[in-house]
Amino acid sequence: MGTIAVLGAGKIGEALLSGLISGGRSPEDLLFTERHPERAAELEARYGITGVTVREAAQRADLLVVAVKPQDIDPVLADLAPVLRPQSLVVSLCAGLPTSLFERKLPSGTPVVRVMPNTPMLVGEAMSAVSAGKYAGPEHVKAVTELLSCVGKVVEVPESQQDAVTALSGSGPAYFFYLVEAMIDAGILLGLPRAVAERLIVQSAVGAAKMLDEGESHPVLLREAVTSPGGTTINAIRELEKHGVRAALIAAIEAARDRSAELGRAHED
Ligand SMILES: NC(=O)C1=CN([C@@H]2O[C@H](COP(=O)(O)OP(=O)(O)OC[C@H]3O[C@@H](n4cnc5c(N)ncnc54)[C@H](OP(=O)(O)O)[C@@H]3O)[C@@H](O)[C@H]2O)C=CC1
Ligand SMILES: O=C(O)[C@@H]1CCC=N1
Repeated sequence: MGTIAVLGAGKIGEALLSGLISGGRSPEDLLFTERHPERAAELEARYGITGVTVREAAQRADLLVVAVKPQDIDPVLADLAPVLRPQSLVVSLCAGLPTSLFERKLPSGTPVVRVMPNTPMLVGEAMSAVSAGKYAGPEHVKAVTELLSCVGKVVEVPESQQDAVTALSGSGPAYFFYLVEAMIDAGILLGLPRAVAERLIVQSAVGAAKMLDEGESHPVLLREAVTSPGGTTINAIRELEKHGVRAALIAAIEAARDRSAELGRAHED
């Protein structure tokens, strides 16, 4: 894949640019568009990449990554449609937006791949799920998969599963950060200095994530191994069950899925 342009270099757009550079891609092969000049200058200084207009991005890039908020998509597609080259591949990171929206607004036959990544892209540990649009072939999915493999793991899913993926892994890091935040608060309640509580919890999260990633044991068995008979952990688990934490997580993820579907419906014709 030659030149890549990120349209909308906010949090996830910057995570992708930064991850690609850390993964060895030359800043000269990366372009971005941003609507605030001061934000563009900041990114140029930080990464040595070039801020351009949508027209220039369309002329120079082989792959265009759309990373604006779903609510901001209409003007971006209106700017892109008249200048997009036929051979360009469009990749959408936008939650909820179906590939059919891009196919309807961009020149007929434009290959579109929908991707749901997540912010651990910044540290090369993204989880991305890709789905091909109507005009995207296996070669397009392969190109996007190769690109995203530089910044983490990639799976291909049917597009009908993308709202669920968005709720699970797209938003997923936020749930873990929220849990860590709450556990640090508990440490403070128990009288630990904040720095100590942070260190204890972050390292516990890193260790638990590594054990899960090794994949040799199911999460239930890993949790049971911590839960000694008549010990401390079971008292905590009883409180989690009493407060409905499992049901709350399931309901939270279902609500995120519903919001993703709603964002898509807002762009139906
Ligand atoms: N954050 C995340 O963890 C994830 C986000 N996503 C998806 O990525 C997309 C971006 O999300 P996120 O990065 O969080 O949002 P941000 O608001 O941080 O980033 C969007 C960026 O696009 C800019 N922008 C808006 N319109 C234009 C335009 N016409 N031309 C150029 N730039 C423009 C915004 O500028 P301004 O500041 O002026 O609004 C902003 O910098 C969303 O669709 C989201 O669903 C997907 C997976 C994970
Ligand atoms: O909150 C959001 O809408 C985006 C999509 C997934 C993660 N962040």
